[in-house]
Amino acid sequence: MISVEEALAHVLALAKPLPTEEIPLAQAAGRVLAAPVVAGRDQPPFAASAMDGYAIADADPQPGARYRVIGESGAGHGFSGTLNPGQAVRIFTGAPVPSGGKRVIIQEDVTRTSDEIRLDVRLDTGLHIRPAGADFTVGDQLSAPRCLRPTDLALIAAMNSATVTVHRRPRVALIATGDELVMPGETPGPDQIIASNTFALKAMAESVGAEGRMLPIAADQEAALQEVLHLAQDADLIVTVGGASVGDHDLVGKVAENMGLDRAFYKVAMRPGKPLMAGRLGGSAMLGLPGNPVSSIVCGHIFMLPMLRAMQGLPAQPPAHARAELTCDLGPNGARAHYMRSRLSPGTGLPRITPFERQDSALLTILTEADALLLRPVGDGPRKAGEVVEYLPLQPAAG
Ligand SMILES: Nc1nc2c(c(=O)[nH]1)N[C@H]1C(S)=C(S)[C@@H](COP(=O)(O)OP(=O)(O)OC[C@H]3O[C@@H](n4cnc5c(N)ncnc54)[C@H](O)[C@@H]3O)O[C@H]1N2
Ligand code: MOO
Repeated sequence: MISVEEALAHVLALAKPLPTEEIPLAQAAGRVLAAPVVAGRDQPPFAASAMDGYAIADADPQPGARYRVIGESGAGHGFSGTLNPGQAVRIFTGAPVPSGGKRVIIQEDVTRTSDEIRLDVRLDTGLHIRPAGADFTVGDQLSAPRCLRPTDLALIAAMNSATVTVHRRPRVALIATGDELVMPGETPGPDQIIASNTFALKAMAESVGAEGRMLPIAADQEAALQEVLHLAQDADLIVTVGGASVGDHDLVGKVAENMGLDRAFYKVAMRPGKPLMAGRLGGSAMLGLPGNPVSSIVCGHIFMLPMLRAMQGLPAQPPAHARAELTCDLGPNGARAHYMRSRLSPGTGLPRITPFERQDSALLTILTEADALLLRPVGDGPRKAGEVVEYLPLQPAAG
């Protein structure tokens, strides 16, 4: 058995960044930028009014002063002349400030009569002019790698890029194995259950930008498993679920090895998830997850998601841990790192964390209630309520 850290180093070594492609900006949310975006213009490209009002050539006008209105500057069509002392230009938000303009007086502070304005006695203090390039200037960059958020897309659009260069989405093939499994909606036989794990794993993969494809369930026969693994040949990552342990029907390692699997490791000192394997099968990375629902999903968080991020060019790094205050005493931990399904609650400084009583790796109901995995390192001693511990955040629990 190897440690979680060693296993992570192996799986991340299997996850090389995928080739890049150029895609339309409107389809780029959640994709990982592979090349920096460079601003081709200044924003704003001219000094622009921040308010509706009147531009004047005076930065510090006398309260009550009068000006003659000589023209208008609107967004998209500015005023081409020059402002001189004693003159004003009617101006609107986003419009270019005319040459000579020093300040915009908001229209609420002005009384207009025909083509003359009179300033109020009390004026607000702002100049209300956004200098050219206040947001960004030619050559400014949005650097890569970066997972593109909605706001990033607006910035890239403002920089005048219609496309972006991103890493290709990883193709993930998900294979459930076991004679006992049928798909949801089918009628299970008396000894059968419903395949569930791959639904979570597909959604998790897609949540970090991958394309998930669920392959047919593979029965516990070498030929059946081999056939389904063949269907996965074009995947960047093959994720099998089940058949990873030592039972007579646990065939995944054997069949994959017969097909040429270059196995990086088998068995990790962790709970849940001990019978985990990984390696390279043809052009694909392969992750063989244990079948117990919680084991496979926990391993998905710890190993699959970092692999998929690294394949998209993000830094190859383990999932980030956070810290919380324990609400109860815990006994000593054993020889495997324990990822305890837990619930977070607000604390005064750090959040508080409470592990569930029942930690069986078959209990999906508990995992759906959990929003954190409390991390008990190998050989960790007993812990007292109030101590600070590390955890891995999961998605917020429902409700
Ligand atoms: N003698 C030993 N037995 C077991 C060991 C061991 O070290 N020695 N390890 C145990 C641990 S820990 C785990 S985890 C499981 C993992 O075994 P497998 O990966 O071979 O998984 P299966 O036996 O195929 O299935 C285990 C369990 O999960 C259910 N399952 C499988 N796939 C799915 C799916 N897609 N959706 C829902 N449920 C699934 C399956 O029916 C079994 O109940 O081995 C222990 N045994
Ligand atoms: O490792 Mo198993 O995943 O403990 O149930």
